[in-house]
Amino acid sequence: MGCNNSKTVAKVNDVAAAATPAKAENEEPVQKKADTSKLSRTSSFQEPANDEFTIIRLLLLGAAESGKTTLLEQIRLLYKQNFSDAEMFHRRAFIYNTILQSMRMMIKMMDESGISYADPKNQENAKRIMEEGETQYGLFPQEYADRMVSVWNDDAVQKLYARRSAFNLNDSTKFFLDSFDSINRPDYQPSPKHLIMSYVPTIGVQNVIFTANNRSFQLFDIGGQRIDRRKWATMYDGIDAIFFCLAISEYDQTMNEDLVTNRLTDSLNLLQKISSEPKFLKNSDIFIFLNEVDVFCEKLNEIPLQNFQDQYHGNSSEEALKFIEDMAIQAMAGRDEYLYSIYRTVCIDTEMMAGILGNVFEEILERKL
Ligand SMILES: Nc1nc2c(ncn2[C@@H]2O[C@H](COP(=O)(O)OP(=O)(O)OP(=O)(O)O)[C@@H](O)[C@H]2O)c(=O)[nH]1
Ligand SMILES: [Mg+2]
Repeated sequence: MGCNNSKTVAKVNDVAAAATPAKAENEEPVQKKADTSKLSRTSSFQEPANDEFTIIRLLLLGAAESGKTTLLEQIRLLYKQNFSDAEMFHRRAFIYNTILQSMRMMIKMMDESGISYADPKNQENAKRIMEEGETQYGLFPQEYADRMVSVWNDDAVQKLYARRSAFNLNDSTKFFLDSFDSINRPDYQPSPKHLIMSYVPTIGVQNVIFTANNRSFQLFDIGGQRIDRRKWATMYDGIDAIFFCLAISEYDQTMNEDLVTNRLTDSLNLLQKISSEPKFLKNSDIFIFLNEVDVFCEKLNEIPLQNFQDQYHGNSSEEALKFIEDMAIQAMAGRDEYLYSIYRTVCIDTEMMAGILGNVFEEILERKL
């Protein structure tokens, strides 16, 4: 998948083809197809081929906001692990807060850019919004809501939003603000798409059990913020495969934790650490999801990759994607090439993920045979 079709809502079969990872024309796919007959494995992968009662345990790793929980939620949707009413209720509160955070960020961007609002009364509206408080976990009072809608619809704000990749504004901003009126209602029920679009940092561990290709899987999702990474090692035993998410669009961003470390560098260091972890080095497959390809491709036009990676001299988004892929491959130096696969993903795209996940689960099961 390149940039051009990353936003295309393709049919699942087409997507499965697009999902064949990292394949530029006339090039070998990055994904290394395992000739499993030659492999000698000592992990649970060696269990009898037809052991339908064994649960295949997968661990989701990656930095904060890399798309881990989004991937887990796609699996829940696609493999029919329904969300409970209680989960929906809690997520609703986070959605209100996400909307406020996006709004506040837009107002700050307007202030920092020194751009005037198209409608001067929105200057006052913006000021009032900033004074109202930093969080909002419930319905917005009507007057407050009207101010938000007025600022969002201001022509100058919309123009600035079109250049959002230069400001690292969350992609869900437009998604939620465009439907703000239907969200800011007592009877609002988030839809599956709303769950996928919202970000709720994971604290601790959550897991989902599901069936794919007639086999049971259990997927563990852990928080990726630095403070949570200390707990990762407690989850390493009995894991059959790692799903590693890496938000490639973050090449220009620094970590919230220290505001210094480049996020791409941090993610690649993490990948290197996981790849060389003794418990995973010899037998565990790592499926790497180079995620947020949509944001990455959009951002390249605003913020050149070479500003942050001086080794990069390419001119196209395909070259940029290939460059990042090579960095991921380098991070796995020393690992058997049959023990990892790289996919380019847009985790918020359910149809695309249906194709990719179908391939991944098939690959896992093939290797078990
Ligand atoms: N545009 C775009 N947004 C994405 C993509 N993948 C995830 N997101 C959004 O990015 C945010 C990532 O959130 P999560 O999946 O919860 O991140 P996480 O890795 O679980 O983060 P922690 O729990 O803090 O470790 C959410 O708002 C998603 O909607 C993608 O491919 N493209
Ligand atoms: Mg999470």
